[in-house]
Amino acid sequence: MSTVLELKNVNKAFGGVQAVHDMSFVINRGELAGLIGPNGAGKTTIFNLITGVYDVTSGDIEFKGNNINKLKTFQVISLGIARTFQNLRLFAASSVLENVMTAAQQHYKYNFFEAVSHLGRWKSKESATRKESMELLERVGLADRADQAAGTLPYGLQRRLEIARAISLKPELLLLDEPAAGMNAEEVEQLNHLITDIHKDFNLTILLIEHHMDMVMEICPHIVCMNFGAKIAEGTPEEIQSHPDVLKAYLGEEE
Ligand SMILES: Nc1ncnc2c1ncn2[C@@H]1O[C@H](COP(=O)(O)OP(=O)(O)OP(=O)(O)O)[C@@H](O)[C@H]1O
Repeated sequence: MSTVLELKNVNKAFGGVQAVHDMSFVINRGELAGLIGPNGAGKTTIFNLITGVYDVTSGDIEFKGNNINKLKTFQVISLGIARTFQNLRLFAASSVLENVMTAAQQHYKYNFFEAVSHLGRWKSKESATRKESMELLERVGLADRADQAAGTLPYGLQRRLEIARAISLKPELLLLDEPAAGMNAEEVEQLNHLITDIHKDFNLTILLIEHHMDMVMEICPHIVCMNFGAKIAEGTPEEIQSHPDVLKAYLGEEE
């Protein structure tokens, strides 16, 4: 089993707030792993550190054995890491298809003249991207909405589109930040199927942040639980569910 992502004693402080404290974990190739913890535990900060939005205060983040501490977001993406966001970041006025194509096109190289004239490589790449993007929309069940403005999709489908956009970047590692946020039980169930399907079909390694505990327990065989920036437990759903520190952390949240 080869390591895709490794955090080694990672710390991140925002002024006096220690958002991430001495965090270490390993995600192996092909895993579908969960990152859980109460509100403010530091989960999204971990994603922001991995994707170069923030620099670590100390510690190391490695992707396939290479240190990515100092990389900018676009460099992290080009290495094969894509993410979705807690707050949707779609182009609301653009069509569903255009949203996916815009992301997919980041892969392609053409010169200024070709881009302006829409000739040469631009033209052939554009039609290839359109075809690939439509296939992807079919895969995630959005093909019949291809021409609709993204902002007019029901919320659950907008989240689906965000996942399609991330996959269009052809990542090896996909980071999903609360993909089920705001969904009803039926939508969560459908999302469960989508995530397990794309995990398999696109040979992805996935790290998933989610507050829907039943979802994480059902689809993630490996779970890291954090609280106040630090890892408090790691293991299988059974181990996590019965871990005293996890129970205490979530009980505290309900008080
Ligand atoms: N840019 C920032 N500047 C200052 N503090 C920040 C910043 N980003 C996050 N924090 C703080 O770091 C801590 C961890 O926040 P983070 O958003 O990572 O938690 P989370 O586990 O993702 O929470 P939630 O589940 O509510 O989304 C919080 O105390 C938060 O206020």
